[in-house]
Formats: sequence, structure tokens, C-alpha cells
Amino acid sequence: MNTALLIDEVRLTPILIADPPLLNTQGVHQPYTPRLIVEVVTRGGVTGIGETYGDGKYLELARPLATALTGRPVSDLNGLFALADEVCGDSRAADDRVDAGGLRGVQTADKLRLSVVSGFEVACLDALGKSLGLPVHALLGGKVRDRVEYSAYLFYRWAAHPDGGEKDDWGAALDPAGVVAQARRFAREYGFSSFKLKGGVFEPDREIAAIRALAQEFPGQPLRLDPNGAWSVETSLYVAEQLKDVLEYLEDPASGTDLMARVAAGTGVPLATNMCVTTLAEVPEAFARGAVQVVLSDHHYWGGLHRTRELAGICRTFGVGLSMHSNTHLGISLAAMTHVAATVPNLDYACDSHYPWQTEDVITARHVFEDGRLTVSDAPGLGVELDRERLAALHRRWLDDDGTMRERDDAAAMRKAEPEWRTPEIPRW
Ligand SMILES: O=C([O-])[C@@H](O)[C@@H](O)[C@H](O)[C@@H](O)C(=O)[O-]
Ligand SMILES: [Mg+2]
Repeated sequence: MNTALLIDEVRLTPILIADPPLLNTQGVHQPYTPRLIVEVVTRGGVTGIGETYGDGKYLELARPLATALTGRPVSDLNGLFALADEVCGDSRAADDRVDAGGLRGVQTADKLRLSVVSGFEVACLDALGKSLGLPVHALLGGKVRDRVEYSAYLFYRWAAHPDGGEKDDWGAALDPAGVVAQARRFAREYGFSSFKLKGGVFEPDREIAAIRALAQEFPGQPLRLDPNGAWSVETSLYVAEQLKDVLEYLEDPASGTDLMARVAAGTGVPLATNMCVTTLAEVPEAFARGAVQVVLSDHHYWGGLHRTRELAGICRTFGVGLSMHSNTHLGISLAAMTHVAATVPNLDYACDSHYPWQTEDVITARHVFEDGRLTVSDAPGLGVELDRERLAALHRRWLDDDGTMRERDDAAAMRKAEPEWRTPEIPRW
């Protein structure tokens, strides 16, 4: 055993990061949203970093795992899952209801635990890579591409939060013209050439008009629409029919495997999901019923980069496409996403990323998209460095918060503008 690889210390730093007023079917993003930064320090003096969700229900599971990990080798990635099963316990937050902001289907103890493990797994891989002088993609078997393509993530949005938050110069996007203007800026500044619109915000005809406007502006370029399960089967089929000539895929039009299977049976438009297939247990029924044609991987959901590659193998076996989902995240996770994406041959679509919406970061040099792509780093580990001053400042914001921003709750944020707002019943349309 190489004792230099033993873990001496695990540091957990919850932070609050600025988030613009992006709309979705549950409400609107809060001005600040929680993330958790994980640092794993080895006896050899190397520090690996990871990032995951930072709401209280994740912190509650991360703390015992951090304690239990001390003294174990940073290379024992398989052992991490057994350890988490042993020490984390079942979170009280796992109530089998759709979560209040992540829009990731029902919330189970398994999903919460895997999301926590993902941050630790990435930190261990970063530390291992730095210790061995190898990039993370090499630890996953090696890259099969040098650049990873990302897609523009368009949101209906307000110009500003009703109650403070950081200002930006994107302006409001609440109609087809606003959505097209946003897409043009994404294409100009980042070089993105495929576009996903977060839907489920307005009546379906209004969102159909936005996609039509995008198709006119960017003829032949891949377009996606994702209402996070807000529609009935009938509405989903109506939208699919209206947009069948321009959509690359329709993402989670209806909620749950049963409704998705019924939609899939009635349209030739491929259906994608990051809601009804987010754990292995959900795969067999969804695939057997042909409910989804594309799974959006997300290493936070699946328990890290190795598990994401396992998902890729399953999708390949069953002839199901693979894309990548994103929720609000920083540059550590974007580095991890890029490394794993670089190693998966069947990643057939441009990956989602919220990153352009995140103006704050905890790494010293922000990622730069060129032609909509990120170059895969060959530096040891993830290839990003922690900016300790920024980390401290964002942690200070978390400490100073009275508790309202520490849990992401898009419906509560919406009530600042519309006091009567309640999380809409699904199907909403
Ligand atoms: O941040 C949002 O509003 C998104 O809707 C996010 O929460 C989803 O998880 C996600 O982007 C998706 O593709 O469903
Ligand atoms: Mg989605």
C-alpha cells in the first residue's frame, strides 16, 4: 500500500453562488443557490476537489461520509459506495416526491446518497490523478475525443430578481423574440450550435412558437425542448406533432415512465429524460417499454464518473442514446463532466451545461467554450485549481444567510413575485 495515497483529511465547504432569475415549471431560480465543495487531502500532501448539491439534505449525508473516509486510500473508489451505504443512513428528506428545485423525478434515499458520493468520487479521482501525474480521463480508460461539445441552455427569464441578487446584462426573455435574442448571444459568445429551451413555463403553444422562431433563425440546427414533465400525454403528442420536423429530441414531456411510454408510442420524435431514468433501478422498465430513446447522464445523479460510464455501457447495449444533463454547477463539475464525456464513445449529443449562467466560480481560471466546445485537459487530475479566496467569500455568504437561500426552492422564490404561487399540479397542461 502506497501510504501517500491515504486520506488524511476531508474538508466540506458549503457555499452560496449567484443564480439568475431563470424560470421553470416549478417557479424561478433563487438569487443564490447552495453548492458543496469537497476537498480530499492525502498523506502525500495532494488535495483533490469535487462539487455537488449543497442543500441541507446533502450536507447531512456528506458529513458522516467525510469522517469515515479519513484513513482510507484515495484509490478505493468502489469502496466509497459501500462506505456511504454504511455510514450515511437514509436521509429524512427522501420522501418519494418530486424535489423542490432539482426537477429530477422522485427523490429517494438512493438518489440523495449517490449525489453526495459523486462529489467525493470526483475529489478522489482528482487527488489520485494529481498523485500519479495523470489526467482524470486517463484514470477512466483514456479520452476518445479531444474536445467535448456543449449545447446552449436557453431559459425564459426575468431581467432581474424581484428581491436583490446579482445583476447581469442578459435582460428578460419571455417571448419568441427574447428566446431568439438569447440564443444568438449564446451562438456569438460561446459558439454553441445546438439549443435547448427549458419549457413548462408558458402554455404549450407559446413554447411551440419559440421553438419555431429558433428553427427559423438557426435552420437545420439541433433543437430541444424540456418542460420537466409538465404536460399530459395528449399535450405531449400535440407538441411533438407540431415540432416533429425541427426537434432533435423532446425531453421529459410527461412525468414518469408510464406516461413517457404512452407518448413514445404515439410519436416518432425521440424522447429524452433526466427524470424517469436517473438510477439503475429505473432502467429495466423504461427500456423494456421503449419509454425513452435518449438518457441524459449526470455524474451527480449516477454516483460519479465511473458509474456514468456504466450507464453509457447499458445504453449502448440497449441501443438507447446518451446525452448529458446539467443543473446549476460550477467549474469543478464542468471539468468532471468534460473528462467523463471525453471517454464515452457513444455520447451522441452535445451536453447540457448551466455554466454560462454562473458568473461566480471557485476555480482560478474559468472554462472557456470555443465553437461550443471545451478542450479536454491533459493536466494531472481534473486540471482545475481551487481559488481559496473565492471559496472563502462564497462560504461567508452561506454563513451569513439566514437560512432562506440554503435550500433551493424555486416555488418559494416565485412567491416573491407572485405571493399566491404554489408548485403546479402535474400535468400542468
Ligand atoms: O435549473 C433548472 O431550472 C432546470 O430545470 C434543472 O433544474 C433541471 O434539472 C434540468 O436542467 C433539466 O434538464 O431537467
Ligand atoms: Mg431535463
